[in-house]
Amino acid sequence: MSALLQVRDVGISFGGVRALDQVSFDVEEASLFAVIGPNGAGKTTLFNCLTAAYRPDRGTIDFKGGSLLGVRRRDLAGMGIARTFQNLGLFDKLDAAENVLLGRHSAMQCGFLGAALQFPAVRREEANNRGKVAEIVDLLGLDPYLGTPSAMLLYGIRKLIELGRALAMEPDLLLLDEPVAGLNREETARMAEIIRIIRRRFKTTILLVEHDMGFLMSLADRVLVLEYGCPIALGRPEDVQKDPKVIAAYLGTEVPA
Ligand SMILES: Nc1ncnc2c1ncn2[C@@H]1O[C@H](COP(=O)(O)OP(=O)(O)OP(=O)(O)O)[C@@H](O)[C@H]1O
Repeated sequence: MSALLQVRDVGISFGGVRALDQVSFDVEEASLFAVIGPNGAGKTTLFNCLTAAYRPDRGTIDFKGGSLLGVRRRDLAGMGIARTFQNLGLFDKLDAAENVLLGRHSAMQCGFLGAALQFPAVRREEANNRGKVAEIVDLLGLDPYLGTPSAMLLYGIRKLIELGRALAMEPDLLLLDEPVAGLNREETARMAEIIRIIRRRFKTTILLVEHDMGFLMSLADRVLVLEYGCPIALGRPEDVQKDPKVIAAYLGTEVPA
């Protein structure tokens, strides 16, 4: 059986800078795949290629057997791909549940007219949406913050709401852009636990891009390490962590266990 996501020989340059070069990997269904690397390694560029923000100069990206190249960003959710943003994209005046509900829109079957006319199918869909939002709010521990505009919440809580909004789309592939950037130790541990719960409950395939190697050691099934846009290691976290090239890429800084 072919992988859910297949990336082959992807390359992209900006002026003279080769941001990605011959990047290839597979993401198997229900697995967690992590892409890591030091600053400037090309992680964000790869994320942008996967989310139709950039079009690679070379190579192919296939999802569920079809090409992702040329797909419009707004069509990704409908195809089963949801993402989070490094700079949070929440609606500040809305609370946690309202922001999560926005993620349901791409999953809704009934159109605007149906909603206006209150067809029974629409009422059923609304009830279904409310149930799904409640489940996600509960799973992420967001109940205490209901009713508070998200702008007034701590950064760590806002990151959880953003994760909730992506989850509400019930994606086949969840793309997480540096999920623990800016979080303290306690919040990072909580995020790791929540990602474990999401995998157990929804069997979601996850690809995450992350700078913090320690965070993903116990989470990822496979890890790709980039340096200056090139893959330097690909494999199980415990093997990749010991790879001399990877240790050198992190500039002699100790690779956290
Ligand atoms: N739009 C762009 N225009 C010009 N150069 C770019 C652009 N996007 C990325 N680059 C260059 O591509 C290289 C890879 O950058 P990228 O942001 O993907 O790295 P990164 O691994 O995400 O780094 P960080 O951990 O600092 O976020 C860098 O040299 C960067 O300057």
